[in-house]
Amino acid sequence: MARFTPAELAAHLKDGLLSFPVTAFTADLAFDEAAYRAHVEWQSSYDVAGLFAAGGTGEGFSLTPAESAAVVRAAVESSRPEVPVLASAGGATWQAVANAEAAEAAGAEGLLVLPPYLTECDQEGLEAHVDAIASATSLAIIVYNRGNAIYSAETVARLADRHENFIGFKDAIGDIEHLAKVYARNGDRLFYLGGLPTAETFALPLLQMGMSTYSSALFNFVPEFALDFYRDVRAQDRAAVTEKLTRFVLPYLEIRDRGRGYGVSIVKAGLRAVGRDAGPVRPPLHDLRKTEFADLSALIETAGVAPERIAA
Ligand SMILES: O=C([O-])C(=O)C[C@H](O)[C@@H](O)C(=O)[O-]
Repeated sequence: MARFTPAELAAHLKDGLLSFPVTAFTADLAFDEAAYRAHVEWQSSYDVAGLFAAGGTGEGFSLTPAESAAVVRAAVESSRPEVPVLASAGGATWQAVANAEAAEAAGAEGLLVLPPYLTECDQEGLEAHVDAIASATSLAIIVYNRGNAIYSAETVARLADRHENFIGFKDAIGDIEHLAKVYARNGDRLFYLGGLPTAETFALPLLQMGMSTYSSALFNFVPEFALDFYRDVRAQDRAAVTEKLTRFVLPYLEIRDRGRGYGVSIVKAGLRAVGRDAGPVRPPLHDLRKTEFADLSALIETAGVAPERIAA
């Protein structure tokens, strides 16, 4: 039974920083539950508003349904009670419904609806997909506008009318015209969450588009820096945001962009660099090469962003 009603969860999430914990793996790529629990415990010891288990940065796309359920349960049990855990619902509609049921049973507070795999889909199909998931759970749901799942302003409005538990719109596309339409049509009925790769890069301009928060992958390994960054964004302190972009985020992007899929690999490399190893990534991703890891470690050092405490 969720502790937050959907409206309470939206109010809680919309004004704080959000993050997606990586999923720890052993050297032979099995789920490393002990390391994952320690990571979530550490992450939730900070002032973060919510943690999304088995999401994109959590390599949800490479987990079996049983592993995804185990990851969500471990996150719920390891997170500080004040920090709600949301799960992901992905793949085929029936798979996503099964994820939703497992997440509810595991004690998650909400769900992020990931794009369906592989196929193209139009508005009618997307609407039916979200209808099925929202009707199958009492958990709050957030749709993820990304890949093949691009929700029009009208689709979002119809879903919001029908489902009280539909609370949020997360975007990883960055189409300003589209975002303007979604926000103008749906306003405060939903909250809006930035989810572009390394979301800090876009956070200040997107605040003006109604996106009061974003999911920070950086929070995984530089939590104090990520929280300071969010505070500067919300204060609309352009000079402070620019300074942090210049000192760390933009040089970090230069390393991230050396490989496809490095949005996740570089976060695990960052954890290794700060002394909190969460193991390798699973295929189809691969880990950073030695020189890339060395460059990232040097950047963390020179930018002065390593976490001050590495235990929960
Ligand atoms: O599941 C996901 O797509 C994410 O993990 C989003 C990331 O947190 C993204 O916003 C980022 O890289 O900052």
